[in-house]
Amino acid sequence: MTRTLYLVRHGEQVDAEHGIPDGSLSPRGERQAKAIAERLSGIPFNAAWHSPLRRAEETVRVMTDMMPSLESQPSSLLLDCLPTGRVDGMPEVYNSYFDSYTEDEIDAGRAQMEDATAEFLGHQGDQHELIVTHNFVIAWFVREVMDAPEWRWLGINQANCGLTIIQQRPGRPWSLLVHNDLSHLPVELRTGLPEAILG
Ligand SMILES: O=C(O)[C@@H](CO)OP(=O)(O)O
Repeated sequence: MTRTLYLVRHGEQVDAEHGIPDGSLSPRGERQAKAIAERLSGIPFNAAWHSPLRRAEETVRVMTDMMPSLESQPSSLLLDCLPTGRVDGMPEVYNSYFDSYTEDEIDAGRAQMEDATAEFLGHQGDQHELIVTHNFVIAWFVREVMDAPEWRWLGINQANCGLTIIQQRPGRPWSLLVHNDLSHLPVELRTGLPEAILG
């Protein structure tokens, strides 16, 4: 009974650099989605879920067009959110990051991530499962399976249509098999990381 979870950040959104909260995939985002679909085409997925935001839905639509046996369900637990606010032990350098968020947004994000962790990481099974979601949600899942401090989702980043794989084998804790693998993406399709380390 080994459970393998494939975590994919959606493709690039049109006008992403303008900070628009939801939107369609850019032409580059569509190419990224095709590349991740090709990369995962041999995996016998038993289940798939995605964020209901348009950039994630469109990524999944490209994937299901190319992978006819794949069926994905939307889940509001996978919407983009802020997993925590300022927490104990967080390096001071991150303090100002939270200035533009309200307490309500922070509380809602924390509650959502608690429920998402229980829903998607809290059970065992012999399965290959796909999740298409957002940068912070994947960072939170990676932090969770590594049992790292709460603030540690900060600084864990995934590129658009980068591939992260976590796995739980019977009687063992989760393993991080692959993080933000971009080998299926030519250099011009590597977008969405905060630093210039994409080449
Ligand atoms: O805005 C961002 O940087 C991230 C946060 O999760 O969202 P998305 O993956 O939707 O681009």
